[in-house]
Amino acid sequence: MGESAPAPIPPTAPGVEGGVVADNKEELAPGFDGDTRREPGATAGPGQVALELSGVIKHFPLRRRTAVALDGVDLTVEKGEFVSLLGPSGCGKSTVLRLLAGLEKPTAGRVRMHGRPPAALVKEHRLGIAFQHHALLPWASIAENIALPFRAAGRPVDRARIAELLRLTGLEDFAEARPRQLSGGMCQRAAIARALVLNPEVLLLDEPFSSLDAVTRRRMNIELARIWSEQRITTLLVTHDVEEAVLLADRVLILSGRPGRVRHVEQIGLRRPRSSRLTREPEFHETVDRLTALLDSDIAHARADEGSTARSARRWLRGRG
Ligand SMILES: Nc1ncnc2c1ncn2[C@@H]1O[C@H](COP(=O)(O)OP(=O)(O)OP(=O)(O)O)[C@@H](O)[C@H]1O
Repeated sequence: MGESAPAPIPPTAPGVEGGVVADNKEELAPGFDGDTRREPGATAGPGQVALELSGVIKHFPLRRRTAVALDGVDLTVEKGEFVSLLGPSGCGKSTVLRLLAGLEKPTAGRVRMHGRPPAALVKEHRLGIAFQHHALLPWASIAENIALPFRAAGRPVDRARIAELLRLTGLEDFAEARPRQLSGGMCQRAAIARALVLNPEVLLLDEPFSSLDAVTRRRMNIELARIWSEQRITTLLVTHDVEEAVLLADRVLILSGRPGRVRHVEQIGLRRPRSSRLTREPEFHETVDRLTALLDSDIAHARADEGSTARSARRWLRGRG
């Protein structure tokens, strides 16, 4: 993972504006609000830590500058915990997931899953991932799509496990259907079944329901809550939907606008099992409203920062002209 010798980049690197380190340092203002305090609740309680990001900084080199996606992120997810990650667009939510999936390496800091670099779990097929697009193979049946991880891992296909997941996701009558014969919601359920088929220890979900209509999405949320309560897999869900985040999670983390840092942590004490009835209760709405207000203020800050970045760039270009 290239984590053994992390570059010594301070969490509040000078020259950060709107998540971008520009070449012209004089023009630059500090990022978001300069608040480098770590949110204590972002780390899990006394339980066993399954996922850990510690002081994680992630830069993406662009042509003339560097995009700062994450700027000192500390978070942990306990074994068997469900954590939702919210934040303004571009704050680095998917980057957190991609780091945990071993698809990106941190510029600095530590990423660990069960105390080991993510690549180790990926190699052992102990990680289940479902993204916004289901990415089912169009020519293969639903059962064959769900069986893919067995083939990728070079293991014999466990038909009983596939049957169990088809049942769990309500797709038992569609085992032989092709993806095009299924609705968007059914395809997403198949993608989640595929992510679960090897009994992963960790499930990473990146907006898996964002393409669905509101009613289907809510139904899928309830189904995911049911599946999760049967399996209790450590889960990190990236979403833009505050209701979805609250409905599913034990804890909700809010990342600040670019560059991302953990800004707020909300312990969700709503009783389980979570059902659609819960979404009509005042406690649910109070939590959703509070988190929505926090997100709205972050989005307003992020927009103000973007405006100031554009103004700085214009001034800088005028100065050069
Ligand atoms: N491969 C890349 N190269 C350059 N910049 C990148 C790359 N991946 C992400 N970024 C930048 O890093 C920042 C965080 O991106 P990321 O996709 O993690 O945000 P996000 O919170 O998931 O966004 P959204 O909610 O819109 O999906 C953005 O500014 C993005 O442009």
